[in-house]
Amino acid sequence: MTLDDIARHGFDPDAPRRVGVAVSGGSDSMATLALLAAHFEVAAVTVDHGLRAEAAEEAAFVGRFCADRCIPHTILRWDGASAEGNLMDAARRARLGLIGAWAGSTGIGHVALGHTADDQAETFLMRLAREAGLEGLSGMRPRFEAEGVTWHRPFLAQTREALRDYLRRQGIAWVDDPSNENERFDRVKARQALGALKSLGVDAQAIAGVTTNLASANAALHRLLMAEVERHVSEQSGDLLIDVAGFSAMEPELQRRLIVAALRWISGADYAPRASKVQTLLAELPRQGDRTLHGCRITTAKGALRITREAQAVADLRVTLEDGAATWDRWEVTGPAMDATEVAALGEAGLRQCPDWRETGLPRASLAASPAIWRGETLVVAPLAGFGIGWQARICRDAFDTWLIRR
Ligand SMILES: Nc1ncnc2c1ncn2[C@@H]1O[C@H](COP(=O)(O)OP(=O)(O)OP(=O)(O)O)[C@@H](O)[C@H]1O
Repeated sequence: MTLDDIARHGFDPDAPRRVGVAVSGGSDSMATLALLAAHFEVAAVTVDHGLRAEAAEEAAFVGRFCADRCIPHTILRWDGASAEGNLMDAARRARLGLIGAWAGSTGIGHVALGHTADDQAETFLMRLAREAGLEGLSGMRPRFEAEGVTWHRPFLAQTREALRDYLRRQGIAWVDDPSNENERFDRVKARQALGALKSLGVDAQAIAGVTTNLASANAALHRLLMAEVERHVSEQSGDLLIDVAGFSAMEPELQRRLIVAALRWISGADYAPRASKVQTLLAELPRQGDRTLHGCRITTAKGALRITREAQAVADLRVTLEDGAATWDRWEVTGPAMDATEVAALGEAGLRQCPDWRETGLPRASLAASPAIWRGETLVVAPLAGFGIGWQARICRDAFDTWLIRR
């Protein structure tokens, strides 16, 4: 398929005629814009991160290109350049948020990004250097959902050079980011390494193909494991119980993935716990004991592994009930409408007011992390502890679906 064919057919059959394109001014996104503009009603958007002196001029450059072709163009500004931590990562996340909000406000549901097979291959090599596991080596997906938008990478399987060739043929200029030449950056080293691999007959597209397949395989396995976890979660306590003997007989990689899936399911976190912490936990699991990780408590006792929510992790979570209903952590709480009531963890304070809690048959730690209805400091009802006729607390599965398909 030619680039033009991909722009016309390979983009997304469900995409409406109007799509957004995120354009930095670099070759990949300029080509994406030009190619899609031939077949769709496009709106371009550029984020000025204010990180480099040239950023404003680059945004203006995209603006002039769009004005010449009557393509609407918006420049969004990011003021977070003083953000702590990994600045590039913060900028990337901010960009997604800003563009997502822009798309929402202009009624655009689909936005294209200019990533190519070279981006995939460079990322793969950089992660290989950091000894990423199989999951870490997953490539970017051609399509994902985030910030209320469907994001597309229509040219993810194409090389950067092919896109540049297209631009040269069309006489379209692009901006070269000077940091792309700075050998201090791992990405630049990865790009050079890719060049060297060509003599072996390995090119960016070959590596990109592997990382894309790996991403699909990892996502499929993760979904299967999450479904397995979901099936084994106790409806009553919301805890996950795993037989230690069966768990110990599993392949180490599967054990690791199952634990990660379980921790994410119980905590609802949309990121995985640190690999080193998971390794330490796995080494300890067969022994009797109690540990916490990722907002969960993991207990080994009587031949079973119990993963429960850590009470401390939800200690400050308070949600006001609206007409007797609220979603709290991973629970849907419903009951009669009452004024000035909130859902918060039962906690130690609540347990002290429930002398009969043992009758539930649930561990103290599970009950402490379960929802209860409070009016100020007064415990009104504790559904899991068997109090309060007419009140129910049920595991709410919707809360977990969104991040399963992210990326
Ligand atoms: N400042 C920005 N404004 C809008 N979109 C951006 C911006 N920076 C990056 N993007 C989008 O994210 C994609 C990937 O970003 P990346 O940083 O890899 O690209 P780049 O090297 O800046 O530019 P290009 O990919 O266009 O050559 C871009 O192709 C583009 O679609």
